[in-house]
Amino acid sequence: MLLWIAVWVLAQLMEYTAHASVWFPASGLTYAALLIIGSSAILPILLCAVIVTFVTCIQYGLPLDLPQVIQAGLLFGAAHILPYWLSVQLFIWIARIGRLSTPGLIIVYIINTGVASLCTTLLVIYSLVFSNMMQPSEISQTWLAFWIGDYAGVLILAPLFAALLSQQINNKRFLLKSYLSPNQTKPSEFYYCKLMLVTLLVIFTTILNQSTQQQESAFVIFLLVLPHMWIACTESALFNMLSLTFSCMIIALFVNVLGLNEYVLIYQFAIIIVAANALFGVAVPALMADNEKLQAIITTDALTQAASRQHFMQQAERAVNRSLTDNAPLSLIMFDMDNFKKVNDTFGHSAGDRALQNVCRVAQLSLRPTDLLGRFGGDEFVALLPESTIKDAQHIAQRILTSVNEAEIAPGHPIHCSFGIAQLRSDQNFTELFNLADAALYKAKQKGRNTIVNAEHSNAA
Ligand SMILES: Nc1nc2c(ncn2[C@@H]2O[C@H](COP(=O)(O)OP(=O)(O)OP(=O)(O)O)[C@@H](O)[C@H]2O)c(=O)[nH]1
Repeated sequence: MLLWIAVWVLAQLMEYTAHASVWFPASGLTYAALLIIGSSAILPILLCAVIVTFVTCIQYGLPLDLPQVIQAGLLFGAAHILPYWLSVQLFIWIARIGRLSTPGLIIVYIINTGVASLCTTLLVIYSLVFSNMMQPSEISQTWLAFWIGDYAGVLILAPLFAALLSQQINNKRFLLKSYLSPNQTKPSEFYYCKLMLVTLLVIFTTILNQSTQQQESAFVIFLLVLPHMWIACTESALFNMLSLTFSCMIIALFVNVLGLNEYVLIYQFAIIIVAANALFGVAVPALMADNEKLQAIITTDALTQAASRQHFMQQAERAVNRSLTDNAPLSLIMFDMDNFKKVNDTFGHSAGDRALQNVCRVAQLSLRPTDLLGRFGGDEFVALLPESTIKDAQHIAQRILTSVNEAEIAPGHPIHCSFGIAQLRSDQNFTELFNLADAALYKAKQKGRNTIVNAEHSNAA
C-alpha cells in the first residue's frame, strides 16, 4: 500500500494537466501485484484508491462530503483494478496453455496491457465524471493522454515490480524467471555510459523543443530507441527495465520543468514505442541462452559428452578439406569396446554407462585440444586427429588403450577396446578414410580384440 501511494504521488508530481501525467506508475504496480500476489492484492489497492481520492479532492478543492469521497474512491478503485485483473487472468491463462516462448509472451503482454490500460482509462474517466470529480467536457482532451500515461506505467514498470515482488513472494501463479535469462545482478561496465547517452538525448531534445517551440524537434526523442536497444541487447532484463524507468522519469521531469505540455503526447508515444522495442530486447539474452543449450544438445552426446555423430561428421568434413588444401597430414582412430554386450549383461546397464563415460574421459585425456572425439554408436568412438601422421595416431591409440585397460568396470575387470587407425591420402575423402579405419577396426576384432590395427599395413601395431 505504501509503495502504491508512493508511486501515485510520483505520478502527481509529474502531472502536466489535471488528471493526466506523462506516465502513471501506479498502474504498473497494480498489474504486477495482481500478477504475482493475485486477488489478495485487490483489497489493499482498493483502499489506496480511496485514500488517493481523498487527497485528490483536497488537492482540487472538490466539494464532496466523506461518504461521497469513499464512494468515488471505491468506484475509481474498481474501475482501475477490474480491467487489469481480467488482463492478468488472461495473460496467465495464455502463458500456461500456450507454452509461449519469451518473444511470444512479450507480444501477448504488449497487446494485453494496451487493451487493459485503455479499458481502465475509459472506466476511470467515467467513474470520475460520475463522482463529479471531472467534467464531461474534459473527456475528449484527457482520455488519450490518460491512456498512454497508464499504458507506459504498466508496460515499463509492471515487469520491474513483478521481478521485485517475485523476490519477496513465493508464487506459483506465474514464474517470471522462467521467461528471463539467468539473473545478472550487476550491470556491464558501460551501463552508466549508456544511461548518460539517454540523459544527454533527453536533455538535448527537450531543450531543442523548448527553444524552437516546434513539434518536429520533439520527434528527436524517438532516437532514444537506439541507446535503449543497445541496453536491451547487452544488459540483463533487470537493468533493461531500470533504464526504461530512468528514461521515463527524466522525460517526465524535463517535460514538466521546461513546460512542454503542448508536446507531451509525442513524448508519451516515444516512451511506449521505445519500451515495446526494448521489451523484445529482454528476450535476446534468453533466446541466446536457449540457442546455446540447443547447440549443446545437437553437438554433444548426452551420456559421454563426446561430439555427436552429426557434429563429428560436419567437423570432420571441414578438417579433411583443410588438410587436403594445406597438404597437411590427418589421421582417424576408430575404437570400440570389446564384448560390451557382456559387460551390460554381467554388471548391468548403469555399469555399462559408467564404462562408456570412463572410456570417453580417458580418451579425452590422451587427445590434444585440436583433436575431436565423437561417439558414433553404442560403444563405438572415433577420434579425428588433424596435423597427425599414422605414427602419431598409433602413439595416441596406444596411450588410450593403456589407460582404458587401467580403468575397471568392476574390481578385476578391466575395460578392453579394439582400435582401427588410418591416415588420409591426398586422393581420398572423409568417407573413404572412415571406411579404411572401420575395416582396420574389424581386423583388430578378428585378431582377438584389445589391440590396434593400422589400416595402411593392416598389421597389428
Ligand atoms: N550401457 C549401455 N549400453 C549400450 C548403449 N548403447 C548401446 N549399448 C549396448 O552396447 C552393446 C554393443 O554390443 P555389440 O555392438 O554387439 O558389440 P560387443 O558386445 O561390444 O562386441 P564386439 O564389439 O564384437 O566386441 C549392445 O548390447 C547395446 O545394447 C548405452 O548407451 N549404454
